[in-house]
This record gives sequence, structure tokens and C-alpha cells, in this order.
Amino acid sequence: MTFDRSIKIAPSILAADFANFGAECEAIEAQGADWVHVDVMDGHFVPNITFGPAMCAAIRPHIKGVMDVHLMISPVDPYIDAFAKAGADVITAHVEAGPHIHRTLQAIRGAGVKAGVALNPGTPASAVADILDMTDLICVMTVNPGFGGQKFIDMTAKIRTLREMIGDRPIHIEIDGGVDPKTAPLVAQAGADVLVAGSAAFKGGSVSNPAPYGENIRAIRAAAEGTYA
Ligand SMILES: O=C(CO)[C@H](O)[C@H](O)COP(=O)(O)O
Ligand SMILES: [Fe+2]
Repeated sequence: MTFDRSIKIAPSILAADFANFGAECEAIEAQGADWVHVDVMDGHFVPNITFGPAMCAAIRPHIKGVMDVHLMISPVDPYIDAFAKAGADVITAHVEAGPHIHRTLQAIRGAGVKAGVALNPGTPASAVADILDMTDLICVMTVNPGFGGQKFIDMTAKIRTLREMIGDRPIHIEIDGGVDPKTAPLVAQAGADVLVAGSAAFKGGSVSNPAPYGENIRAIRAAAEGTYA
């Protein structure tokens, strides 16, 4: 995985057909997805349950590019090796998920995986000030985590603060929740480079009719790139 700050669209398979994940990953990549975002929820850290490392391992052969695993689980540390072995390229843990985010990021990097840290809407940018050198990606949640299809919460001030804090470090800023062609320019202009999109990416398509996936991804990318600073 090489670092660059170009806009990357990361469709979340939370909005895909749960009976058809392998084919959905192939279809969304063929339609222009840069990364595939995988939302892992435990029914404890967030009020919803999705899937675990076995599912990630099963879809890995169906993803050519980056498998971006967003862990909405607590605790995190006992499961890092399992998600690394499942083939994750990025593992993101929430700063709110436990008292030892520094140890968690060390363990993720120690497993040979890029280390991401996610911030809920109520958590300030300052929460990552002392772990920037341990971090490859900061995920700014623009919804309260747990469900797809929620309304975008404006976090542009936080994104700008993070961009300034990051300086020239090779750290991605990822935005997760309610990203669509209307909200994408706001977050891109503020300094985000990875845009997760669930409902807005998968809207109107299916594995047997994947063309809408391509139209959706192109619309989000064009909106973001139009104003990307
Ligand atoms: O982490 C998430 C929710 O907790 C999802 O990645 C996110 O909500 C994407 O879905 P949508 O684009 O439909 O909001
Ligand atoms: Fe997510």
C-alpha cells in the first residue's frame, strides 16, 4: 500500500447484499472502487452486529485492492491478529473503544497492517495529538457508528484541525458516514482523502446490474475532486 493524498472512494459493504459479499466486492471494484470498507460491529461498542474475521478472510480473495477494516468492537486487542491473518490492509480501531489506543496501534502495526484510529462525532481532534506517529489513518466519523444510511453530521472543523495537526506526515484522513455527492465536496475541501460511502455507492445497483455502482462512485469522486484543495 503506497501513500498518496488523491481522493479514494471506499464503498462500505454494509450496504451490499449480505447473501453475496464475494460477488459484491468484485462488482464494486470493477465499477471503480479504490478501497473496500468492511464494517465490523459487535453489539456492544455499537448497537448492531455484522461480521467477524472469518467473513473478512472469505472475501479477501474477491478484493484486488485495499481491504479497509473498521472495527466497531470493544475490546479490540484480542482480535487484531485474527483480522490481520484474514488479510486486512488497514485495521482501524476507535479511540473510545478502550483505555489503551497507543498499545492497540502498536499491536496493529506489529501485525504488519496499517493502523487506523477512528473518532466518534463527540470526540475532539485532540484525542489523537499524542499518537500521530503511531497512526497511518484517522477516520472521522460523520455519523454515530452502528448503522448505514444515517444523516451526515458536519465535522469539517475537526477535519481542518486534523489536517493542520498532521502536517506533512503520511496519514490518511478518512470520512465515514453519510458521504454522497452533496457532502463529499465539504469533506474533501477540508482535507479528507478517503471517502467511505455505503448507501450512496450501492444505491440502485446489484451484482446483476452493477452499472449504477459505477455512476454513483464517479459522481462522488467528481464532486470531491471539483473542490479538492
Ligand atoms: O461505519 C459505518 C457506520 O457505523 C459505515 O461505514 C457508514 O455508516 C457507511 O454507511 P453510509 O455511507 O450509508 O452512511
Ligand atoms: Fe465504517
